Amino acid sequence: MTKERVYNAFKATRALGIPDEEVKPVLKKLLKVYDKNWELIEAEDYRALIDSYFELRETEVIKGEKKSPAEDDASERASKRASKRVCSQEQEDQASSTLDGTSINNLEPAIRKSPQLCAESSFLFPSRQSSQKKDPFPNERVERGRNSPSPRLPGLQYSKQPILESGCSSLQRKKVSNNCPIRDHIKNSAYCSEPDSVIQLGTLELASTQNNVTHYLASQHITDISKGTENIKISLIDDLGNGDLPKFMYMPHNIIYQNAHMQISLARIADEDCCSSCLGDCLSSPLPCACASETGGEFAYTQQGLLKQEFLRDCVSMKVDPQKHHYVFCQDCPLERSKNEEMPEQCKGHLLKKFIKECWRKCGCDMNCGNRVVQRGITCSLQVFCTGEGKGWGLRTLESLPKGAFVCEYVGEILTNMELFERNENSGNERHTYPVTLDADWGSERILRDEEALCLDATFSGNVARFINHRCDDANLIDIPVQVETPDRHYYHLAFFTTREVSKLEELTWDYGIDFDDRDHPIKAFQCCCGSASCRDVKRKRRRNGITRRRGDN
Ligand SMILES: C[S@@+](CC[C@H](N)C(=O)[O-])C[C@H]1O[C@@H](n2cnc3c(N)ncnc32)[C@H](O)[C@@H]1O
Repeated sequence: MTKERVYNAFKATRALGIPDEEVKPVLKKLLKVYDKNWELIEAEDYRALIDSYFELRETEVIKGEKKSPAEDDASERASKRASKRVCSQEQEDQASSTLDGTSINNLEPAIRKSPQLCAESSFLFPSRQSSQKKDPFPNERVERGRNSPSPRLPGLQYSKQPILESGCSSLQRKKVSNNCPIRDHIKNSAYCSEPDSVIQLGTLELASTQNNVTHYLASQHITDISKGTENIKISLIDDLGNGDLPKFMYMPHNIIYQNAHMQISLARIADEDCCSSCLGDCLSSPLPCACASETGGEFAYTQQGLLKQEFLRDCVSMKVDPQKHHYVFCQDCPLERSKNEEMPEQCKGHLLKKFIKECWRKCGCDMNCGNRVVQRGITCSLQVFCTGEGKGWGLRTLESLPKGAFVCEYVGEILTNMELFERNENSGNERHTYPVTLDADWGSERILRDEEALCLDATFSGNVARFINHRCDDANLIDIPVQVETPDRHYYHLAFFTTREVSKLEELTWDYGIDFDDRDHPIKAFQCCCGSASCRDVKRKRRRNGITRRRGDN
């Protein structure tokens, strides 16, 4: 099978006049980068492979690595043929960009950072989606297209900029990065932080001199955004070439930002909250231990490490079709109080959730115990990708997943509600991620002080879950609270499990629980592009369309 795939890849590149021996090392590298995922290599007629080949050739030319005249000939022939492919691809991109209202011309210069910031952070993340931005330097781009190095393809100019040698500091570099946002952005992030973790593939910039418009076709790839902190590498890929690189600090575990106070101590774990006399795997024991009491005396997990069907079904129905008794109401709601301390409104209610309790340090079982799923971390192969559907980056699975499988937890900074609202006030509308309120047990707790109510914010620091997009009602993931270190439900982990079988390469989505009609919510809801038949933003869309039509009528 692999032989046949290699043969087909050679066949595709041979058609462009590229000799097999030149493709071979590129293919090998790609296979490594894509974790042997042939589908990504074969996509769009081997686009990644062909782009990578030409990128390599260009780098060789820039470095001055000589080729024999025969090789140059072959390469030129191949370039000419490739230009035809790129032209037609360019047309396709133009067509699709009109369709979804997104233009690849609208990529904003990515570098807006001070040198100090650059040295500190691992990735450069914008807080808005590039698709909504205007090109601030439209004329400059055209100019640069004209001034770029001598054309190698008829009708097209390659605007190849010098490769940056070091971190982003000088004004000149900023200007260079304006020329090629994605490419220079990724290079800057690479040099600023983790040179080894960033691999750039197949970036190709084309300046069309005919219509005075520059188009960028780029693909970029980071082999592991977690920088080795997770069990498994988490790659990032931008096939579409229309995403600014996200900027945030990858963190595999929640961490206190500043004022949050969590009661985590061994002394708080009472005998009935652990299973100190267990050995090995609690799930193999004929009688469920004390740690199963939270879930009604039965463990939530199967021997295969999946959620039990009944448990999952109950969680989904409580989320999708909540009844009145599924809500808890605080006497003095921390959320309302943080919105208006003087005159807080009445609690609007918090959805009750079923908790899972995992075994932990005071338990006698071992780390492979079947009741330790979330704490063992991510085990499935995930990838951050550019959705191209008006949602920015998203998360997908690179393997098919069964129903009830643990995917990842939502990791972020642990903030008090007050800290979160202060953050929001200071950042205006520039927010990108959705903070998660740890309110699953608020109503049944004593009245929480402002400094006690907690939430997780993954805007600046977080894990891969910060890329999970929202889908109304029929999302393929559900968030379930999980107690690990403390029986105190004031702080818990929020873990994502699949609600159904999920196919390989399918986007992973989660229902954020947004009320799109709530105009008072401190975080303005986005315009939902989830595509679900039961999208809750429909009313708003209708209202918008109605208003537009009425305005048009006047
Ligand atoms: C937790 S982040 C998800 C990752 C994000 N797409 C990114 O590019 O970093 C949440 C943000 O993604 C965008 N988003 C998520 N789901 C969306 C949807 N269904 N429609 C439109 N935008 C969405 C919104 O901008 C939202 O504030």
